[in-house]
Amino acid sequence: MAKEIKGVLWKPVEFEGPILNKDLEGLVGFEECIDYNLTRIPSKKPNKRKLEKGKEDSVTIKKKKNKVKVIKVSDDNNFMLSKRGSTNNVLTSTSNPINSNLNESKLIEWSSFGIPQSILKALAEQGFQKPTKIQELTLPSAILGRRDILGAAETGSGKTLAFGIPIVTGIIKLKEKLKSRIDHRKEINVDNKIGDYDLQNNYKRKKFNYSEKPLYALILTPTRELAVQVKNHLVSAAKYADIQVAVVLGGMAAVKQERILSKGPEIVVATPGRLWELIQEGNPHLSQVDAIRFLAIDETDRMLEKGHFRELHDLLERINFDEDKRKKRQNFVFSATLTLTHELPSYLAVKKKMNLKNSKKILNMTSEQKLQKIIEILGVTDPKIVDVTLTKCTAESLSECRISCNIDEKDFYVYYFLQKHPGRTLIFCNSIGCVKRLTTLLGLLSCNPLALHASMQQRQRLKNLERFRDNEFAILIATDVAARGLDIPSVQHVLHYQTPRTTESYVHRSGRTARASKEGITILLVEPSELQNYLKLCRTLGKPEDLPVFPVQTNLLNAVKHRVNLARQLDKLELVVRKNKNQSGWLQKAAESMDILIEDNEASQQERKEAEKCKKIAEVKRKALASMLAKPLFPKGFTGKYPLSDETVNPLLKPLDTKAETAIDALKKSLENSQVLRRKAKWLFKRKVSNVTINLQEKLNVMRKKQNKKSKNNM
Ligand SMILES: Nc1ncnc2c1ncn2[C@@H]1O[C@H](COP(=O)(O)OP(=O)(O)OP(=O)(O)O)[C@@H](O)[C@H]1O
Repeated sequence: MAKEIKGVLWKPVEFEGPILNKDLEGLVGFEECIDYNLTRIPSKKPNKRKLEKGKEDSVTIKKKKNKVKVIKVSDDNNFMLSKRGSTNNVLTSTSNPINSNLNESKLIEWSSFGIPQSILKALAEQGFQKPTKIQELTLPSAILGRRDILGAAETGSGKTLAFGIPIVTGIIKLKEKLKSRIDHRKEINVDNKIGDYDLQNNYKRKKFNYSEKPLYALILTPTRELAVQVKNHLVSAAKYADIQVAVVLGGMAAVKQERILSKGPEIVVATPGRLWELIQEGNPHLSQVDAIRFLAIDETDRMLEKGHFRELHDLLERINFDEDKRKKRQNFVFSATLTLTHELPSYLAVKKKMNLKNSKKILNMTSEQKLQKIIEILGVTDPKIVDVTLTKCTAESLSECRISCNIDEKDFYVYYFLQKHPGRTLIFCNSIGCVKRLTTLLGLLSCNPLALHASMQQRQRLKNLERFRDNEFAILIATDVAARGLDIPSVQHVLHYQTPRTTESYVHRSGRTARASKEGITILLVEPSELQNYLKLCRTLGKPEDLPVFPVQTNLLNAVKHRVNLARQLDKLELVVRKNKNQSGWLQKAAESMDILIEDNEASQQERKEAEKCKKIAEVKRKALASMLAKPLFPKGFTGKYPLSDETVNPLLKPLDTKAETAIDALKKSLENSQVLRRKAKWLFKRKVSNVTINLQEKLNVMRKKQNKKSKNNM
């Protein structure tokens, strides 16, 4: 039975789809808007230009008058959700239907989430035919139930849109509400004979006063690069929704950021430091930060780590101050390691063992306790918790392995890997110094590596990231600044030059590959002093066995060592030359500025002579390295068979190969081989055992026969 509410005709919808199985608190059912009183639409003449752009917008509907049933649930996904005992509490997405050429059957899997047509169109354009698991499990509660969400899912599983879509949807709804309120006021004012001219002028004035444009949503990320990326994802999702998204981050010119914010973007994506700075400076648009309706904190566990992002705590204090406003806000908390817990650090474990009296106080934090702590810090109310992380924590499609070597051999293995398995590769180091050293070394070896670390200029950081994205064989050497969230398509390999200090770091670094169900490989380079850390990592990730060893053709390593050693020598020599040059340059400048002459003393003469000598040797070494690099490192035509380490074949005498074997294939093949070997060893062992048993049996038989004979003779 259809019923009329304020001139709109609603009919209950019989629904058998999966939506009714979802956990939607307070959901009673759906109603379809089958008709509405078109006299309520303002009698403004249709804007011709608007009509041409979107022929199915509200103005066209008005033209069609009552002939059409305006909104159909099945066609446009515009739902009305009624909550028990309340007709005011109606949440309805009445966004203007867009006449898109969507193939609806393709988007059927999104249809039960209440996503406006404008977003669906953008999703279709990006080829996102169905939601990922985390999206499927969070979107209904977030959009239809307006619940706070705490979401944990593997890296590269689409968490950004899991909070991005509900935020954009929510803003569309809020803007529509605001618009209809303004329209309503206009109507009243027309009735009260207030001139249309005055009203429009008032409205226009409001429009141009940016401080009065609402700031609806704030999204916080731990790194600048991630902020830019999240902004881009949201811009794509809101392409047809007339919603502005801006990014605020450190390293950007303050004037530029002021200009961006002066346009009154509805969504601001930011890193906490710069955002807090601008808020304190009294930026007018950001002064509304207490009243935001949506807050998303990406990589939450990192953001709330002790000693990090002090500004985030200040910000939370401010936006949680007003209880009413806090309650109106919807919160999104996401990370791949949100529920990851650790064993006690060894010093605490010892303390626990020793100090029996107070030992009860030292306890491991469970996933639930970790989440509870986050809930308390953020001021989240009644959240829906969705944890779809696997027990192994890393992505399903990720192959994990290791190379054990000495500290000074790491360079050899890295260079070997890059030459043997070319492809987009991300190398992680634990410090900026290490990134710089490795970048210089691989640069001398003509690998053209790119660097990314916190002490680089922001423009250069983004430029290097762009270059890395653009070249399928690019190599990026980075600190953990690139570990979280970065979504670079088709990163084939992740190398951990040093074992990461935390398990979270390992999970996120490795998560830069094997994204969106693609295959990828991550390789840990472990030297003896890192063994402890490595074993702890395996335990935290619940790995019962050691990681498999990545296969390396040891017979090819000699040629690699020659090159790397030469490059290392050259690097050292160049460092001496550079140092001397910088020092004398600095002295010269200082002397010139003071208008004095410097006389060379013996020590500085000695240093200069040393530097000149180094320069000459470096020249010779550079030429030697260049001629070495001009020749192929590996023999082409290599069979892919992994010779045993004692097989000493001169690699340069082997036939030439044209196709490089992928690292994943190499690992798979090596694992297969080792499985075959293990099976063979088992079989041999069994045979040996059974042979021994047969021999024993035979001996026993012979003995018995002898005994029988003896006893017969005795008789
Ligand atoms: N429904 C979908 N269908 C196909 N691809 C999708 C879908 N949703 C998101 N993606 C794509 O998947 C990739 C990974 O998404 P995203 O960066 O949001 O992952 P994430 O879970 O946040 O990863 P991380 O934990 O590393 O931050 C992106 O390229 C994104 O465009």
